[in-house]
Amino acid sequence: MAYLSPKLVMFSMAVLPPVVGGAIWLNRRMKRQQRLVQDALAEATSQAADTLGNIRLVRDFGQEHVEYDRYARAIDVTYHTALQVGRSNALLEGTVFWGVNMSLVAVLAVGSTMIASQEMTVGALTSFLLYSLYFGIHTNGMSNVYADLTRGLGASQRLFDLIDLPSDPTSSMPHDGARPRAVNILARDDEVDQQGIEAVLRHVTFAYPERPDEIVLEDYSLELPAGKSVGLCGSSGCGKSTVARLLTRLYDPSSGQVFFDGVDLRTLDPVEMRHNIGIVAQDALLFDRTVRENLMYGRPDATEAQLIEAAKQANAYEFICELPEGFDTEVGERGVTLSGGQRARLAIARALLRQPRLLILDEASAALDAVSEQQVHAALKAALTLNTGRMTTLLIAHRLATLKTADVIHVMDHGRIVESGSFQELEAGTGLFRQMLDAQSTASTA
Ligand SMILES: Nc1ncnc2c1ncn2[C@@H]1O[C@H](COP(=O)(O)OP(=O)(O)OP(=O)(O)O)[C@@H](O)[C@H]1O
Repeated sequence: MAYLSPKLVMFSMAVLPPVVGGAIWLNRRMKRQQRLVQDALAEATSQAADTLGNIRLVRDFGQEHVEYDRYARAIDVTYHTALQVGRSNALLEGTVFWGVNMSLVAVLAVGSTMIASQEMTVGALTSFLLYSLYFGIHTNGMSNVYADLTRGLGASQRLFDLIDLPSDPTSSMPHDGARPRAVNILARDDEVDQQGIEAVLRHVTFAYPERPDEIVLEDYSLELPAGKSVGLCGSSGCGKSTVARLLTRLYDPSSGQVFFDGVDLRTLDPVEMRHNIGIVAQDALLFDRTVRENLMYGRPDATEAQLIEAAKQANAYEFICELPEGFDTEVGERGVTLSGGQRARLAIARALLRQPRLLILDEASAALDAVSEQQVHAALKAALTLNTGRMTTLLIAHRLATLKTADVIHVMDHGRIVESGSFQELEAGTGLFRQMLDAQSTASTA
């Protein structure tokens, strides 16, 4: 084109600076807007998942319409933000298209005067116009590609943000870290003389990453002697479950250390470490699978006899047999077809079947009625006695009677241990444990 007419090139390029400037500005705007679309979409999806996951609660409170409106509003936000991206895109394409056509008009106008003054031939102008046309078409095409690229970048920004988030403390662990002593649960052999893990928290200070200013545990030390049963109690929110989360390494302490059999938890292979732990959490989570699949989740190689034994120990065998298809009954989403007590007993059976070296029971019987609670406690007591030495147990409880089986009980208050001793010793004392016992007996007789 420059060879045909440098003068025409100058005229045809005159419109480029404002067009390029406009395109850059619009692209930046689109990137920002596309990110907002992704945010709005994520919000709407999470709202839907939250509502559907709690659909019973929604129906119990007759909030269907409220939830419907909330979701409609979230979708509306997504729609309007997407509309803005569409507008910016249209403006961008329009600007580039206008620029290309303006350039052609300028070439035609100047070219025709050049032909009149015999500076250029008709053939040369036709060639120039054809080149300009091709150039314009492909510039327009490139602007579309660039717009798509910008939208893609805006959308993937959320993904990059997620990738940049601090990772699970255990996920970066090498898979060949040191291992807890002796027994490898994957190669479990009932003849192996299993021993409970000695677990120790030493001078641990911890705050949740979401609330770094709120210290949950401060200079906290706790010892779970190998094969013993340790009780933990205290008012709600004092940090009991947090101790369990540190022992299972869901979080790492801000300072201080956690040891299994004298080895810092941070140097252990997390997968192997967790194979040695059984946990029954407050909310007994179950998969939408059969009873058998749920029980065998932590120990897929368990035999039928071991399955039945674990179910019996957790006082769950009878009700399982009464289910329409026994062990092969589907429990529904989150175990919806079972009562809270039945779910809790299945969770206990699942943990016992695993034959863990460290068993953590976090308010395991909170969901049970008085009779089932007693039955489960009796079963747990028998299971703990049966496994004496083979399993270290941490019993976290609100109901203090649960802790009678514990070898030692620690009473917590505001992230610290304020009292320790056996049930009888603490019961005879005048400290927090005695006060909590009195409060519970008053509440149960009221
Ligand atoms: N994921 C979290 N992010 C931020 N703070 C949390 C988180 N989980 C718990 N907390 C806070 O940490 C404190 C201790 O919680 P924790 O669950 O350990 O108490 P708890 O003694 O087990 O209570 P409860 O007996 O009611 O279960 C509470 O103040 C709680 O609000």
